[in-house]
Amino acid sequence: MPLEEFVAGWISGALGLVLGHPFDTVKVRLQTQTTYQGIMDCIVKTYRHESLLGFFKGMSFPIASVAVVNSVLFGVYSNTLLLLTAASHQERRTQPPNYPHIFIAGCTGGLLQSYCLAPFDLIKVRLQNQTEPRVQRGSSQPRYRGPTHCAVTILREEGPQGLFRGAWALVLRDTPTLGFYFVTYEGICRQYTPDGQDPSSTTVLVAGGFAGIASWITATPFDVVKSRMQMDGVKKKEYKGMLDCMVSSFRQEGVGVFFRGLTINTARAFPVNAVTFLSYEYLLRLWR
Ligand SMILES: CN(C)C(=N)NCCC[C@H](N)C(=O)O
Repeated sequence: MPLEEFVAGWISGALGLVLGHPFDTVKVRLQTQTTYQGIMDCIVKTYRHESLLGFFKGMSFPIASVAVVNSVLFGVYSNTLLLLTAASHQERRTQPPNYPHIFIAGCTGGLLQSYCLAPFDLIKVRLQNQTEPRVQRGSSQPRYRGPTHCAVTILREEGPQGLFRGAWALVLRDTPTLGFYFVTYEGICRQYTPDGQDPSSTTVLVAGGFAGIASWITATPFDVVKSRMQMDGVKKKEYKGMLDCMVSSFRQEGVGVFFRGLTINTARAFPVNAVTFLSYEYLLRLWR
């Protein structure tokens, strides 16, 4: 089994994350705090009060987890394509796989990555939703003091299955959307690349960016459900299950609820996935 795809996926995932983290911070603050009037207001206030560093708060934990998850995604995708088509990454330029194969390989990568992502993502969302200011002497402690404390507390209070809360919504979010992700990427690359040649850097950047946008547009409804399921049970248990969460969110907030965070998600998706694919392709060509 070729391992380069796993390593390239690991490094490219980490690079994409660093670039996307400021957008993620703004998205989380807008979703969880009421003090901001919009995206620009949040950016200006964060910069004024905390300087550029404010946008990179809490990046170390996601960097470790996203790198692992991206490595699983790209590694499984590439190896599934190898199984389906018997063509390695190098041979794929001369013998391009068909779109159903790309879609199946993307869905397989998405399915497996969502299992690895579930506990990491749950911890990230729980920490991001803590709105208490930094701990000062004498002030009350936030519920979770960091990623390890958060994991231990969830295990103690909710059992091992607590770490997989919202995992079904995550599987439904990632399985089909990662199929679309790779189909969009390959489709744009093929459109702008002469037969048998490698796509140019510009093509890879544009195709990666649009693949990110296409996948996040389709992923956002289940992303909202997933985050709500992950937060359920922190204070009290509100939903009987995923379907109940969807129905009661829709009844209380209308259809718009399933598109919360769409603007900032798509704005973030372009640079993150452009850099992820560019570094992934670059590393694989370097090791060829
Ligand atoms: C819609 N989804 C879940 C994805 N496209 N996932 C794969 C890309 C992940 C990338 N690190 C990002 O955060 O955009």
